[in-house]
Formats: sequence, C-alpha cells, structure tokens
Amino acid sequence: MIRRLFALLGPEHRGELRRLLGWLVAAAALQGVAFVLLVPILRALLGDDPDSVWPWVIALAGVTLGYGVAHQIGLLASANAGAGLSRTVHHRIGTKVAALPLGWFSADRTAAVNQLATRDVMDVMGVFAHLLRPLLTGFVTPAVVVALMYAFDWRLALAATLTIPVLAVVYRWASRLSRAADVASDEAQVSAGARILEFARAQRVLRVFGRGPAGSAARMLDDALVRQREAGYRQLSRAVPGLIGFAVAVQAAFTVLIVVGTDLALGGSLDAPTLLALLVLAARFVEPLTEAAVLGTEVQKADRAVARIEHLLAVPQLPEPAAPRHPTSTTIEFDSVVFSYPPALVHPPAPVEGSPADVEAGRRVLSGVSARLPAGTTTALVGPSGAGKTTVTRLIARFFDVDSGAVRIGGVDVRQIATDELMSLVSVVFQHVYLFEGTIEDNIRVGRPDATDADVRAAARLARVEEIADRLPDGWNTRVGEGGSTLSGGERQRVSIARAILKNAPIVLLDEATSALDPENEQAVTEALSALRAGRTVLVIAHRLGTVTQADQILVLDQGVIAEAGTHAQLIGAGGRYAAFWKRRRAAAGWRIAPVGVTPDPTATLARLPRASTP
Ligand SMILES: Nc1ncnc2c1ncn2[C@@H]1O[C@H](COP(=O)(O)OP(=O)(O)OP(=O)(O)O)[C@@H](O)[C@H]1O
Repeated sequence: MIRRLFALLGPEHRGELRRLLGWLVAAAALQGVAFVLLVPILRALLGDDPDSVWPWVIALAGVTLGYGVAHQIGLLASANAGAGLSRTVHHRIGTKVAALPLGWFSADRTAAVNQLATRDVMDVMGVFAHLLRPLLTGFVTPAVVVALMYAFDWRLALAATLTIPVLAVVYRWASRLSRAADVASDEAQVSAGARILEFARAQRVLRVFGRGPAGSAARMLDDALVRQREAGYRQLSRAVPGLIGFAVAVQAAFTVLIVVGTDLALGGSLDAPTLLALLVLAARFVEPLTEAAVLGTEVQKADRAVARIEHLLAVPQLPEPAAPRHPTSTTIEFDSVVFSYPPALVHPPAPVEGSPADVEAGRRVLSGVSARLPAGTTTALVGPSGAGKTTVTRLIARFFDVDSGAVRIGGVDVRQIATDELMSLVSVVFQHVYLFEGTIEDNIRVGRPDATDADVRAAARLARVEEIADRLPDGWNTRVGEGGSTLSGGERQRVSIARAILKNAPIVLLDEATSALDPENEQAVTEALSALRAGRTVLVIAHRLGTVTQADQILVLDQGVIAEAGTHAQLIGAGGRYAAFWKRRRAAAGWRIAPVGVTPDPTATLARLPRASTP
C-alpha cells in the first residue's frame, strides 16, 4: 500500500515521505534495541556482579534518548505529512473533477466524489497521521528484537524466528476473513447515508405521498438502516474470530518461547537471569504485533479509499486538441452524428467507476443527425420524449464526444477547439436550474466573475430579476438557499438567464422549462429569453408555443435522426410529423393555440408537444 500511496501523491512528496519513513523506522528500530538492552541489564542485576550494569544503563539511556528524538520528529512529520497530503489529494481530485467530461457527472457520481473528498481522503490521511507509526513499530521492532536475540541465545532466537511465518499466516487469514464483511459494511454505510440525505431533501414530497405504510421512502430509509446494522453485526462477527485467532496465535508463540527457554534452563545451557531477561524480551516482542493486528481493519479501509481515489484519477478525460483551432463564426453543424451513451453511464456502478471498459458502446441515441444552425438564428428542437434533444445540446458543449460524424462550430470540429474557448463560446440554460447558497447577485456573477456591479445589474434588469430582488426582504442581499429553494421555478430560471446574459457567450443552448408557470412569471421568462436570444445563435429545446412558432427553423428529432426541418409554416404545410403533432395539440382539450400567422398568446404552451408519443 505504501507504494500505491507514493504513486498517488506524486513525485513532489517523495522526499518528504522517505524522510518520514526513515524517522519512523529509526524510532521503531531504536525501540527494539532498547527492549533488547533489558537483557544484559537484567542479567547484570540478577547475576553476581550488579555493578556491571552501568555501561548497559548508559547505553539504554542513549538509545532511549535517540528513540525519543526520532519518535517526536516522526510524530510531527506524520501530522504534517497527513495535513499536507490531504491537501494534495484534494487538489488532485479537484483538478481531475474540473477536467472530467461534463457528461460524467450523474447524481451517483457526484455523491461518490463527495465521499471521496471527505471520508476517503480522511482515511488516506489517517494512514500517515495514525497508522504508519504503529504499523512500522509492529513489524520493525519485533524484527530487531529477534535479530538481536541471536546475540544472547541463538536457540531461543531461532524459536522466535520460526513463530513469525506462523503469525503471518494467521494474520492473513484473519484479514481475509473480515475483508468481505468490511466491504459490505462500507457499502451499507454509504447507502444509509445517501438515504438519510434523500429522506431529508424529499420531505415535501414525502409528506404528501410517501408516508403510506408500504413502499414509502421512510421504509426505504428504514431498510437501509437495518441493512447497515446487519452489515455492522456481520462485520463484527466475521472480524472477531480473526482477532481472537491472532491473539491466541501470539500467546501460543509466547508460550512456545517460554517452553523452549524453560527446557534450555532445565538442561543447564541457559542461566536463570538470562532466561528471565529473554522472557521479558519475548513479552515485548509480541506486544507491538498485537497492536498492529488491531489496526488491520483500518488499513483495509484506507486501502479501499486509495483504490477509489485511484479509480477516479484514472477516468479518461476528453482529449484536448494538440493544435487548437479557433472558429470564426458561430454557425453550428451536425454532420452525420452518431452517438451512444457509454453503458457505465446507463447503469452507474457504485461508488466510482472509470475503467476503460466504460467507453464501450451503449444504446444508440443519435444515428446520423445532420443539421445546420446558421449564426445569429434561433433553432427550435422538438421531438418525442427520449428522442435525444438534450443529448444534441450536450454534444455541442462537448459533454461527450461523438462516436462518428462531427459537430462543428464555425466549421471547426468541437474536438479541435480548446475546452476553455469552447466554454467561453457557449452558455447553457438548463431546465432544472441550480442556484448556489448565496445571494441572487452571487448567483448571477457566476456567469462572469470579473463583471462589474453595473454589468450584473444590467443583466438582472434584462432578465427581469431586478423585480424579484425588489420584492425580497433583504433585496439583492437575500440569500437564495442551497439549490435556490427560496425562489419559485420561474424566478430561478430568470436568475439563470441573467447569468447567461452576463456571460455574453455568442451561442446559447436552452432547455425551456416544461412546468407551467403562472402568467406573470411566464411573461417575465419570455421577455428574459428574448433578451438572451438577441443577436445570438440559439438552440432551444422548445416547449412553448411562442418559442416554436417564432424560431427561424424547427428541427423535429425522431428515432435518432432529424425527421423534418423548416419553419412552422413550412412544416405545417408539409403535413408531416410536426403537422400531426400540431393537429393533435389543437384537438386536445384545454390547449389554447393561436392560428398560424397570428401572434401567439404567451400563456399558451406546447409543453407536451415534444413529449408526445410518436404518431
Ligand atoms: N447521462 C445519460 N446516460 C445514459 N443515458 C442517457 C443519459 N442521458 C440520457 N440518456 C438516454 O438517452 C436517450 C435520450 O435522452 P435525452 O435526454 O437526450 O432525450 P430528450 O429528447 O431530451 O428527452 P426529454 O424530452 O424527455 O427530456 C434516453 O433514452 C435517455 O434515457
């Protein structure tokens, strides 16, 4: 594991870690020497010439002093290394997360990163801060004791040497016994933690729907807690025999040494003081071993944490172009694009995956999409639910790379554009807006952190956020709560539109909210979107009537291809799928749809148009 830790932490920590290991090994070895010096001291005290003890006492004092110094330096170095290394691992995880393809971030994976950055890093840090010293003492001190024992009596020393492989075998058996139960207990703990979080977050829904006796989330939480408790019991019941077994083996080894020593003394080849002294030494020989054995579970936990961090760091990143090209316009082209989500994303494995197997092909979502979105125009994307509309927007922002074909901006394949430049070209307004804990202003400023206050206010005014701030108790300084929980859906969307306006990227990818908004919010969002679209190349996953009819072109995505393309009037005239959707919606009770050519009522919505089943 030490070797893997060295690899994980990189060459910049190698010198520091080697020094730390050096001090810890020196302290453990000096402790062994101090133990061994008890033999001549006891022999002298119990023998005929007690005065001969002084040179040994002085030697013991010197060794003890050396041990004290090495031990203290080792302790300090361990604490420093633990803190410094946790910074490095956090940094490496942070850098990796910032470089991962955006498509990697599913809810499960985000939770896994949370676990990595908190619990797992603590476990790895614990190796340096708490585990390394007792572990090294557990192995180095007994080894030194046995080696020096040969200087006093080779037969007893040989007996001690022979016990070591037996103890090692028992130790391995004990570790293996508890390993499976440890992993199960770990998983049960993570799952219970996730359920508790979910339970707390979903209280509003649960209070309305989830309190029934059967199948409710409360029962899922109960089940997770029961599983956790059972896994804990199982872990304990599997670990205890191993721990007892090892303790028995250690005592048996000690007994063997007593029997051999007594036999030698009775045979007259070992004097009584030496026997006594060697038995005291034998007792000290087994002590660190027992301590190290108790740490086995902790070591395995840290080992699993290291493995999970290694997995994350091994997730392949989307390659950066060696010679980036700069698009000269914002025309977007899809050229025979074929795309499937990697299977590991379809069924995200717990807790973190990222092996090369992840990139094998999964179910095909786009099977030859070709389209052109001219610069400065608005394109509405419609199609049945699950047709791949969101996927199309993700490919423009390069959340994933296409399997074949190409997505181009200004004639340049997005794979040839440096990620920073691509990100500066594109703003994405998601349907489900995430707001950070902070003020409305903080949340808008995410769009361009170096923007002036005046710029932020101007963006807020265009997106009709100003009036939200005016209404709130602390105005602009009102905190919106994690996820923007204190704002309505429409208000959150206006804040996210203000963000995009502030960012001022020339391409806007927009997923309209499907949920119905009250007329006032609807009007405000519509106006905010008009401000956002002005002069930009826009691709909108359209759910509202106004958006679809006013678009420069409409693309109907169905069965993995663009089934139809044209303006509203052209597509209605063509009498194809779009016209069929349209007619169905007209016929649907409760929908208010303006006739073609008439300015639509902004409150009318096509919210379910793209989600209808294929005709
Ligand atoms: N991250 C993902 N991992 C795996 N499969 C995904 C992922 N996102 C979407 N899919 C699958 O890809 C297909 C297309 O999904 P997409 O979200 O692009 O459709 P959509 O047309 O936007 O649907 P909707 O209108 O319901 O939002 C669906 O079958 C969906 O299950």
